[in-house]
Amino acid sequence: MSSAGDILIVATKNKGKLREFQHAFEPLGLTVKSMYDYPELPDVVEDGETFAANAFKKSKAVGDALGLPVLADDSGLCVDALDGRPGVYSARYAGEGATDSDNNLKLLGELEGLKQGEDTDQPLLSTARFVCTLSLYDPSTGQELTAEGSVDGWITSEPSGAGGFGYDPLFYLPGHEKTMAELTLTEKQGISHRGAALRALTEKLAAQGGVRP
Ligand SMILES: O=P(O)(O)OP(=O)(O)OP(=O)(O)OC[C@H]1O[C@@H](n2cnc3c(O)ncnc32)[C@H](O)[C@@H]1O
Ligand SMILES: [Mg+2]
Repeated sequence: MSSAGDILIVATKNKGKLREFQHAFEPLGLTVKSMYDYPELPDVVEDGETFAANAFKKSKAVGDALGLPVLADDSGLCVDALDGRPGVYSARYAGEGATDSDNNLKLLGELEGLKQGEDTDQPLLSTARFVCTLSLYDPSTGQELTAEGSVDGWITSEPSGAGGFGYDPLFYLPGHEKTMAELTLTEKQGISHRGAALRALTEKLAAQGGVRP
């Protein structure tokens, strides 16, 4: 599978994800394009029950519309005390059009609600996991490659850090004594669900004889 020249199209409108894909691919000489470069394309309805289903929906819809290989990312936060929620609903946890801060407030509200009668000084509220599924779809062959990554951590009641996006300020990494939002882009890529999925995808591509998407 090869890209269109030196361009990699990523089917995302999330500027935080886009920054991370640019950070990963631009050193390889690829220019990353996103849905902001194709405003004529309609939004893809993400009604799948799994990250993999939604990632494929995005890569296939955009790949078929453009006639070019497309990479898509579906990701989210699975919180153990909430039985895995918000999961595939992470982007719209606080409702359609929710901002990152709306979603973070909703998450803290739900977890604080569960804590009644417990030690309220404890900032670590629940174990949690970020999950990312990548789907690379080539409309010329109909072939899809997928890869997954995850990272374990804790939800903290004490948000910290200005980096990253989404739930990063609430996602505490005990091994680093930092939240995901306190990491540099390079550090986040080394640890994160998205970085792990990207490394797995690169390995699959290399095994197929292509070095990059
Ligand atoms: O579908 P696209 O356009 O790619 O953008 P999106 O923001 O809607 O992305 P998803 O549908 O995959 O929803 C994932 C949500 O999970 C959260 N999330 C995913 N990866 C994250 C990360 O690295 N750090 C923090 N939050 C993340 C964040 O709230 C995202 O909006
Ligand atoms: Mg989305």
